[in-house]
Amino acid sequence: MTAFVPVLQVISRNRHLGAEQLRENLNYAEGVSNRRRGQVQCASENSWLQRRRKRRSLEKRSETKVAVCGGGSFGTAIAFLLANNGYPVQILVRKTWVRDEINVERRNPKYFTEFVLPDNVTATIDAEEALTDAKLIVHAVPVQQSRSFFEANTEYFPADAPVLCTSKGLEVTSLKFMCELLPELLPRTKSFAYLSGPSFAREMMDQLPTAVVVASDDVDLALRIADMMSSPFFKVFTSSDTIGVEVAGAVKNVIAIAAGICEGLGLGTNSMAALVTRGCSEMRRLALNMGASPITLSGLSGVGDTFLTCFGPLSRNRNVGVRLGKGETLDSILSSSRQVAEGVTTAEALVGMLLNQYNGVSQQDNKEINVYATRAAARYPILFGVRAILEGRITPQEGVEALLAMPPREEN
Ligand SMILES: NC(=O)C1=CN([C@@H]2O[C@H](COP(=O)(O)OP(=O)(O)OC[C@H]3O[C@@H](n4cnc5c(N)ncnc54)[C@H](O)[C@@H]3O)[C@@H](O)[C@H]2O)C=CC1
Ligand SMILES: O=C(CO)COP(=O)(O)O
Repeated sequence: MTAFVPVLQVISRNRHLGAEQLRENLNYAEGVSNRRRGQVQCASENSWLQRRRKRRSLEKRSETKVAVCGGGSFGTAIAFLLANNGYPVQILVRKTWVRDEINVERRNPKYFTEFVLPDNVTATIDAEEALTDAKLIVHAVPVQQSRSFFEANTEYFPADAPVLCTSKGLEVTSLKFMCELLPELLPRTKSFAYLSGPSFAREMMDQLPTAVVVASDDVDLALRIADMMSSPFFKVFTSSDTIGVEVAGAVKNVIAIAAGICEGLGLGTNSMAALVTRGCSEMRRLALNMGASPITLSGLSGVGDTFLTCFGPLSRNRNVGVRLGKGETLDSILSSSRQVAEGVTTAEALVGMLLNQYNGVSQQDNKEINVYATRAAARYPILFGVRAILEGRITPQEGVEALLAMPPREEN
């Protein structure tokens, strides 16, 4: 009988059986026929195979190095997640004292200092060391700093290591999304994927249930990354709609600034709901124009992340908006904040891109530019309004008045 106990324990664990049912099963196992014994033996072998498979998979994981570029809040949270899943993770940081604290004290001294990092997280300031033998490279450097980061380190990126980008936004100088920038700046890299969705780094460190989406043209890669990142509290969906995920991730940060302004001005929940809904319309309009799928926009990277950042108190973009709404200047907000709020620069880039889209503005004369600019602003009043507030051309109050003064029109 004792030989069956481990089998039954496995069965019990898997099916959440109570003690009473376990006893019944033990009695049953004692009285089984030879044929039945054969099946129990088979179950025993299966569980042994499962254990061996699990051990092999853990061994394989422990040989699959991941490099995380950027030791900020999100880089740290991703490193923590992947290391807890059994992967050795090396974070590429910029400061030697940050590297030393991570390697010796097992803490990131700048972000989430109360968390002890697993032993399989290390840090380096040497890009060659971090990247050379990595099997997956996670990019968690803010968008506007990404170009200089890649230009400095492109030679160390192994051609066969896929790059998973987590940065959300649009580059101001080129008006390009990360999915356009990465292939251009890393010409040797064969495959890219993009992670987005409602995922505050802080809540990932706290191991609170979180769901994200990984988009890639390479479906197998998205599935492989989903498998590597999945855990009991981290759910990963996949998508092939890279542009949809990228546009949504960039636009939602600007809508979050608008939502913060609404909060800072104390305009109440009716206006907040209206603003976020209309913000989602602008996101949808822009993303569909660029070839995105409507499914993406109603998914985690679309409305999912928009809800999180518009209503979640941890959002840095929302907090920039709240402080603007309360009357602080942008300079004072940015100079007192250590962390990136991508929506600030992305608002500028999105408006630039929309003006270009509205008919090659650069080729028109000034009168036509104004016509096109007015047309674009009427289609995207929240994006243009946030940009004007950030530039200091209008006050938050004037921004709200301009939205309320828009003529009645069909909801679309
Ligand atoms: N924090 C969050 O909850 C989430 C952040 N993201 C995205 O991840 C990206 C990174 O954000 P966070 O880590 O939160 O920002 P952060 O402000 O916490 O950290 C940024 C990190 O990038 C590093 N960095 C800046 N310039 C660099 C350069 N030229 N070379 C190398 N490293 C450089 C900084 O040293 C810092 O460690 C952003 O695009 C953000 O939108 C995405 C999902 C969630
Ligand atoms: O993108 C995020 C969560 O999904 C983080 O948003 P913030 O950058 O506004 O904090």
